[in-house]
Amino acid sequence: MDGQRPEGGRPGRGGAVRAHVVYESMFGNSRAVAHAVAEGLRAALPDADVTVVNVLEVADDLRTDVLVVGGPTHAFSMSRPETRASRPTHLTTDEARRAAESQPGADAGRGVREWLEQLTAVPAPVAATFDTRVNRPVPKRAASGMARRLRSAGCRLVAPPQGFFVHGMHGPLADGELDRATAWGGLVARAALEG
Ligand SMILES: Cc1cc2nc3c(=O)[nH]c(=O)nc-3n(C[C@H](O)[C@H](O)[C@H](O)COP(=O)(O)O)c2cc1C
Repeated sequence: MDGQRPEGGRPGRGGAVRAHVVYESMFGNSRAVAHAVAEGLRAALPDADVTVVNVLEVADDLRTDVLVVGGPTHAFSMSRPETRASRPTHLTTDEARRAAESQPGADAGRGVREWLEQLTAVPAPVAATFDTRVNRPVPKRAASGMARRLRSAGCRLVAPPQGFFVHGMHGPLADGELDRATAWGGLVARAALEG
């Protein structure tokens, strides 16, 4: 759980607002964005408990106050077992290879698609979604599918699905994207507060 104790949706300290950023990541880019978004949430909600959690570790029945879900775009959508299995073994840069090796790997289990599909109750009253993708116009994006699923699970989406850009197929993130992610986290927090 990214250095934080597992919470699995338990109440926050002293009834504090809880926010969770649930992410999937194959090469580490979405993970970095998730942490940057959490930074923005913490800045805007200083009394909140903000937890960043890999989708491989998140409770099936997570209950929280503010939920952000994010992950990579694979084949114009959220990853699937087939796309996760296609993880390249010959990465072109040491950095990308190290990032891949340091992650449990989305192909080791479920991705956000599978987690969202198994939800049986409203995980949070308010939510927002992001994806990472290459910087070119794409007809569909993973974050839109995540948003649709969360809406049908009963969440109110407080911001349009957001995309963050990577260079090439496996990153790194384009310049300025982490700052943009932190700013977006702040925007999500403020929109959640406005109710
Ligand atoms: C199998 C596969 C399919 C991909 N398909 C797309 C795509 O359709 N559109 C896109 O913009 N990027 C695509 N990408 C690039 C990913 O979006 C990129 O690897 C991801 O943003 C990196 O995030 P991560 O490090 O969190 O996995 C694909 C990558 C892989 C491995």
